[in-house]
Amino acid sequence: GAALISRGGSEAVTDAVAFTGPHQAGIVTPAQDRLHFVAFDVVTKDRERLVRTLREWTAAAARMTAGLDAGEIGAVDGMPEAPPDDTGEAIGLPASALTLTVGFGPTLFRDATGKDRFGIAGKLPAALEPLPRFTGDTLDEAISGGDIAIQACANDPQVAVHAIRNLARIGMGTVSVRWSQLGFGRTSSTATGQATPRNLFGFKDGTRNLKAEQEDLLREHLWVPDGDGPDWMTGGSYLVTRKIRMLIETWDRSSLAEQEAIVGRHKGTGAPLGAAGEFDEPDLTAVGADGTDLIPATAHVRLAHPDTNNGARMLRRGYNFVDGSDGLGRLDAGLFFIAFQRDPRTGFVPVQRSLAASDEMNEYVRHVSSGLFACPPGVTGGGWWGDRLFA
Ligand SMILES: C=CC1=C(C)c2cc3[nH]c(cc4nc(cc5[nH]c(cc1n2)c(C)c5CCC(=O)O)C(CCC(=O)O)=C4C)c(C)c3C=C
Ligand SMILES: [Fe+2]
Repeated sequence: GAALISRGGSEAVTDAVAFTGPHQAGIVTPAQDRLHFVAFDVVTKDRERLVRTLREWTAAAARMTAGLDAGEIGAVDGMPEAPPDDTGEAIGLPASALTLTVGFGPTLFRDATGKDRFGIAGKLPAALEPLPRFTGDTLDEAISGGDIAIQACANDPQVAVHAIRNLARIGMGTVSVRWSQLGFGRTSSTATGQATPRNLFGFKDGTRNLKAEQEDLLREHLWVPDGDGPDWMTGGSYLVTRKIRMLIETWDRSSLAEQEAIVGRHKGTGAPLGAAGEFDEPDLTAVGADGTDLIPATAHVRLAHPDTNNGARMLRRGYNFVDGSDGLGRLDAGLFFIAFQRDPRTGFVPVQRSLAASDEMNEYVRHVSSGLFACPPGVTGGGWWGDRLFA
């Protein structure tokens, strides 16, 4: 094909993540520093129009992840009378490891009355069954759910925002933005080469995450295998989002020992209580001199541990957020939790049930939004987002 000149003006795009492949980028891709996550409602009833938008999105996503303008003409080279096919704020910026990951929500398949919206209800995966209500949930419906989600991750916030903005622009009339969330400071490492980052409680987060290099575990817990539901999801993964407000000021008044008992790990090193190294295995059976569990029964890492949850594992890929302050003198801050898994019914759900029931951390967090999306496999050879779903 023709040589493509990147927005940075050079042909050598060194920090681009491949858009095509057997799996979507943005899942095991080493977690970038910034997030812009958007959930859309589909506002058209016209299947062909939706398909057209998905095709246009795919073309724009392939271009933007390569460090190019969203459209072929670009931000400033079109007719003066027409709106440009790129919005321009990423001119001069490199690809910045941008990944765009698409997922389809249960409401895309059937509306609230059960009606098949686009002739795809027969392809609804059983694993996309709506999440149950969990004890303590304080969800806001206006910032939950959605028919289609797109996760934009990049090492430059402007690049992530540019991508979502252009996709929303292209989708006008087909979709409308239901909610979106900005995030910073990835709270999980997803590759063994990445240092473990910290969440806003000040603890290392992602130590025992699934990692890109653990191929056997990824096959078992992350990717949908052949025969595990409708064909169109083979090689895909299910995405759960939870916006979790953290009561930062309350947390900051609790003692270091209390914080460590709540998490079940040391704050400095990240080592499990009773161990010395960050990557030492947590010993759930260890007892102290006084006969009590070193890792308390209510500790987060005990309740989230696979041994407590029938082997449940997931790939966490969340981001911190601060949405300013709440008007009551508190930071409106927390964790935008993101997890990918083969099946939420054996991944997120049992773990969240354990946490909701007994996690001491619940005193310091509130779940305010929830999302569930089926992320198809990667685009290959001239394909487009949803091609197998709408085939
Ligand atoms: C239902 C899934 C989970 C939610 C929701 C969740 C919220 C949440 N977690 C932290 C901080 C930490 N979590 C850690 C480990 C951990 N958390 C989950 C799941 C959920 N967390 C899992 C599966 C694990 C790994 C368990 C294991 O296999 O040992 C840790 C320890 C470091 C690590 O291993 O990543 C921290 C710290 C917060 C602050 C939070 C909500 C705001
Ligand atoms: Fe956690």
